[in-house]
Amino acid sequence: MVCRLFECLDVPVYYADSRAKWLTNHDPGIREKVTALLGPEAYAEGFYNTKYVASRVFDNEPLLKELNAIIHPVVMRDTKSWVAQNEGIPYVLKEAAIMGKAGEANAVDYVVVVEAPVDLRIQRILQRDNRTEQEIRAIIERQVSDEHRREIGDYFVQNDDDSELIPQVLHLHDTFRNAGSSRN
Ligand SMILES: CC(C)(COP(=O)(O)OP(=O)(O)OC[C@H]1O[C@@H](n2cnc3c(N)ncnc32)[C@H](O)[C@@H]1O)[C@@H](O)C(=O)NCCC(=O)NCCS
Ligand SMILES: Nc1ncnc2c1ncn2[C@@H]1O[C@H](COP(=O)(O)OP(=O)(O)OP(=O)(O)O)[C@@H](O)[C@H]1O
Repeated sequence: MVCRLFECLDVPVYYADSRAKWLTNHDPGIREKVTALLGPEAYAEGFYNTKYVASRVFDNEPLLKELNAIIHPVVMRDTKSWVAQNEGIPYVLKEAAIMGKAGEANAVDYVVVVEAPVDLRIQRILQRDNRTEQEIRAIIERQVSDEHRREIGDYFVQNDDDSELIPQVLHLHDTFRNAGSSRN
């Protein structure tokens, strides 16, 4: 949601989740390794079978780690070439579910953490996705904690029901535009 607001300001956004899915379908190296890890059902009818893969990995930490180790290096390379394609633009954004501190193996200058209370997040996902509360909680469990996000974030956006999003986005837009021009 926050990234869509930045897009309204003409800021290019790399959506890691959806791009990772595209690469998982189209990169032959990933396809081979994911099939070896999860079996041919991972590509039922020729396409990445996210329902099946989610049912295997979201409650199995070691397996999710192995899947990440196949997909993430390719996403990192792909992000790098996308950034190069956007050269000359003051700044770009990468939207990702999993992220480390800026500069730690991720090539970002700053990390923006979007925060919302966990119960509200669950309500929103129940409305958006065809998932049970138990499945949603399993996904959250496999991600880093809110405390960890607080530690790695350079900027924070409150996306609860009380805070207005647009002013927060405009403020960050100003900050990043200025940071970009001082670097160039
Ligand atoms: C497991 C998969 C098949 C599930 O697909 P599905 O369409 O059902 O769910 P979706 O992608 O929308 O993810 C659901 C939620 O889990 C989060 N999530 C996705 N991948 C991961 C992960 N590796 N670790 C923790 N959370 C994740 C998403 O941000 C989202 O909040 C898919 O997410 C996947 O292939 N993930 C592994 C690759 C990955 O890490 N992608 C994230 C960006 S690099
Ligand atoms: N401020 C808001 N007010 C109302 N609904 C919101 C708000 N922010 C997000 N939502 C809704 O909550 C759902 C989740 O939001 P969003 O897709 O931005 O989160 P996300 O963290 O990227 O989710 P995921 O990683 O699971 O894809 C969406 O359906 C979105 O429309």
